[in-house]
Amino acid sequence: MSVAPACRCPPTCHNRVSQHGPKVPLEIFKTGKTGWGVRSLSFIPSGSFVCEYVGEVLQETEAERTENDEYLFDIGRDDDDDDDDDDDDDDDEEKDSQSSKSEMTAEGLGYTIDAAKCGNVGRFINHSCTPNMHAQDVLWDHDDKRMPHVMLFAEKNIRPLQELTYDYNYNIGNVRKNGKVKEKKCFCGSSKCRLRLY
Ligand SMILES: C[S@@+](CC[C@H](N)C(=O)[O-])C[C@H]1O[C@@H](n2cnc3c(N)ncnc32)[C@H](O)[C@@H]1O
Repeated sequence: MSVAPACRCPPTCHNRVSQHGPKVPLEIFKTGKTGWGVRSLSFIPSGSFVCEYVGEVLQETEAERTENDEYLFDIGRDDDDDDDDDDDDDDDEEKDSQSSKSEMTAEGLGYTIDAAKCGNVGRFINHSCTPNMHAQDVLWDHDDKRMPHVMLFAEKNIRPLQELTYDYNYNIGNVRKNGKVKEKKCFCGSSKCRLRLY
């Protein structure tokens, strides 16, 4: 996770790669089997920031009650923090934040971004089992690890007009609605397709 809420560098700092919105010209288009999708009109070099997944931030329990669950994105569940903080105070803060994070997940107090009613182009990006982008948690305007921004970055060089995708990473067999396990077929078309979205 990128964590720099206390950074005093100016807004023009070149390290602020995802805070100023998308720079790539994106187009929403009708795909064959997966509804609307997104592609870029220009070449995207590997590692570039593409766009944010924007929506309403809901508590997990609220999100479970939404009618339309097509645009939900669970946030703050990653435990792959690799920040190397050697300051003692920062270490204490880190531990507090980590324990509140695991309590939150255990008690269903996590957060979810819901892009059904309001969002941006990110809501139209489809899943692929061999994606060309990945989602990265980013903190820049606050330091609450339970509700990071979700930023999408190119995983490889992406040709113009190639569909943009990321791995939704659903826990197959564990997506439920009203207690019932839900199933959805995956139509990503990859030779490594896992066949189910969830
Ligand atoms: C965030 S929306 C993506 C945009 C969507 N295609 C649309 O038309 O609005 C997620 C939904 O798109 C569909 N979808 C995305 N990727 C898919 C895939 N690989 N296979 C089947 N359906 C997919 C599913 O219905 C999923 O719940």
